[in-house]
Amino acid sequence: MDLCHVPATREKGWYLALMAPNIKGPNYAWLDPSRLYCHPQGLQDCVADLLQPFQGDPIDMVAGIDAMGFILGAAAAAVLQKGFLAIRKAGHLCVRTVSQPYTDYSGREKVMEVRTDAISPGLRILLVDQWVETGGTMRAAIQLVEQLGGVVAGVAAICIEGSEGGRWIREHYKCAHCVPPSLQPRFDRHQFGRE
Ligand SMILES: O=P(O)(O)OC[C@H]1O[C@H](OP(=O)(O)OP(=O)(O)O)[C@H](O)[C@@H]1O
Ligand SMILES: Nc1ncnc2[nH]cnc12
Repeated sequence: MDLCHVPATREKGWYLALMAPNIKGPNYAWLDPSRLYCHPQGLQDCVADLLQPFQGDPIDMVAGIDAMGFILGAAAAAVLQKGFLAIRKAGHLCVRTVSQPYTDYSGREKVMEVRTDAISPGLRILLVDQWVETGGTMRAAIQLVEQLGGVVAGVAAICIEGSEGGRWIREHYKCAHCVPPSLQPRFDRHQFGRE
């Protein structure tokens, strides 16, 4: 889809067609949604869809997950007029941190960390990432927030796959995503394309 094209009717998830499949092999995610960030209306509608279920909910802060979750998370924070907390892959934060090991879709062991001085007990946090595949990354972020006494007010990602980890997150937290129900099975099978 052209980056200037805006469909006449903008149904939930119309902008998913802006994503591009992986051409670089198994060390990469199977789909790259970053192109939809380049589309002004696509980005705006995506963020609106991610925030829609949380309208009226008490949210004190938005936290985004390194790296592509920073973009959606910061955009959501700006809409909500809240602050934004970066949850980072280990090795970047030069301040006191707590860390959490995890394994993601690649099967590689990684470590996530967050500064210790931003989350006060009871602070209600909306966690935002680009994608939930195995759920390993999002679960690590949830553990970090809860370890610091924060409350996960919700989890938002373009797609929350129907993996065991994705289902666990949906069962335990209020969630938002951008995939219409009719397309979810295809995303769960990693079949790209709207037809
Ligand atoms: O549910 P999981 O299996 O844990 O996978 C989800 C994570 O993988 C992707 O990030 P990735 O580390 O590929 O990198 P990026 O955000 O830096 O592009 C995605 O943005 C999530 O953070
Ligand atoms: N951005 C992404 N797209 C598709 N699958 C993913 N798995 C993890 N990140 C992903």
